[in-house]
Amino acid sequence: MSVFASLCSNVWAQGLLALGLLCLTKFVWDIFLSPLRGIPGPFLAKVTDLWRAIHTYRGRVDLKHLELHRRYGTAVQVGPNCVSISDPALIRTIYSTRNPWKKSDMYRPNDVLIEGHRLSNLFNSQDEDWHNQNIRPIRGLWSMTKVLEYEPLIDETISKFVDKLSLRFVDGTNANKIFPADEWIGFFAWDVTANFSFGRHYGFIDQEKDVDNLITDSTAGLIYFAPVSQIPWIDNLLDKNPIKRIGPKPTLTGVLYAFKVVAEYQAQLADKKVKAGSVDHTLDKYVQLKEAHPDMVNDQQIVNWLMLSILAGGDTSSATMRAVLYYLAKAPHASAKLAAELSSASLPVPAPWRSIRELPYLDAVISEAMRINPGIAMMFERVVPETGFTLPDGRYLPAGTKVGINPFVTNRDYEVFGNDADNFNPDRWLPDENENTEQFELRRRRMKDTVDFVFGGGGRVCMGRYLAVLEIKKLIATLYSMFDIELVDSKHEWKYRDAWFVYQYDMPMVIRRRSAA
Ligand code: HEM
Repeated sequence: MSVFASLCSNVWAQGLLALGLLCLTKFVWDIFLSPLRGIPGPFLAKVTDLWRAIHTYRGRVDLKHLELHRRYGTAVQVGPNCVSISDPALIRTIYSTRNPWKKSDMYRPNDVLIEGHRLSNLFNSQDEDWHNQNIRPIRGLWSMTKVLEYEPLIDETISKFVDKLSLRFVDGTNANKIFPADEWIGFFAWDVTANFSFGRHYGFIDQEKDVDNLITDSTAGLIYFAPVSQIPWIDNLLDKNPIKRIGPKPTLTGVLYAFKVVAEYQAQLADKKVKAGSVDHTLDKYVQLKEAHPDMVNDQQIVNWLMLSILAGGDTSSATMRAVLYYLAKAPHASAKLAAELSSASLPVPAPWRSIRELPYLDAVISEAMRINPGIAMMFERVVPETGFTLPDGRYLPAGTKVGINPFVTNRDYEVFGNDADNFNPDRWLPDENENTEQFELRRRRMKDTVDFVFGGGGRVCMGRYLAVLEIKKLIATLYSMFDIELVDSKHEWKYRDAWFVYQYDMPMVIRRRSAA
């Protein structure tokens, strides 16, 4: 009997042979026949999504995307059916409000599994009708005018934070003690989120620690989500495995916490310990909605809405605030310029929105920090609709292709931001001496439109963006009007991990009360 015949008689060998043939066919298809074969990209990325999952797991997929676009141009194949786009002009097309392109299945692992049922949320739902129906009742509550109603709650947390920093790192025998800014900015961002969401702090600032491991658990969920989102079906074998769940249960902590807080608040209302409408936090606004429209709003929906603030509000804002502190410490001239602007504004503590909203250098510093270090630094994937899509240079992407833009890449576009796009330079947001007002406005508008994409775009744009800007500007204005904040060693580099949200670590700083000029 020939070797081939004996192989064929063995079931295992037949299986292996079939698998081999299948892989070979897929390989030939991916490399030579795929409609995406005209889009350049790393060889391995053309044949397997494992390539991008591994790069994501390593934590610097943002830099990888940037490097690839600088090498290959505006469209790069990053998976057998996935294309990364870097042309800022395409943001409005891919992330449009009308006829929005559907979110891809990368978002599916963000479902939470409770008693065998998958629970989607406003952020990750791929069903646009469901999304529209569920966001409609609350969209109006997140305009700038409405989020300003949270200012007293934000002030409360800022005061608590500033008092604690003064005690622990600034005054008396604790003066010049090392201020681990990465950790404390996280405490602030999570506590302020809790305060505007349900009118009380988690207790991070008071207890000076990660209470109930909320931040640690949430980070573990994201470190799972980021790579798994690149091969979403793997989630069915891990977190959504019906036999034994494997992994850190992404989003579960937030959902359970939201359930608990809603139940407690309902009990307080029932016991008449609080009265709906007497406080201005998000949960109360949602409860009032339910009272006004019991046919439209139920408790399950309130939990679903609230968990988004819990999960989306803390890490994104802390990533941005850490970037402000770090980059200002690396650019003392910018820090001094900001301090001078704030000093001329003679701000009380905490800095009121009405006094800071028009300060140009504060705005420049925060826009620049968001640009150089967006809080979410992965591709926001969408699916090319049935019509297919022709890129501006004529290349065609068929229906069903996953496409996306990573703001880390568009934010460093040389055409929009100039040759120093990789440098932190808040002055780029101010008029240049060689340009007239009209030229400046045009340049600024283009930069702003591009950087605004850190909050996503179209119908799925970030719901909390005005609130994020409010809390970030208020904290930074307050801190830099009171203190000088520096790295212990100005040459020290932070550690950085991009896991959908960006996490920065190892930021030892000193914080000193600024003496009156
Ligand atoms: C600097 C801070 C923030 C950044 C950079 C940010 C960024 C984003 C981005 C990029 C998206 C869209 C993602 C996608 O298309 O896949 C998004 C969605 C969302 N964000 Fe934020 N976010 C921030 C703060 C917040 C805060 C403070 C809240 C709530 C209090 C929030 C709530 C949400 C919600 C609910 C969505 C889903 C919106 C929808 O699909 O309708 N975000 N955010």
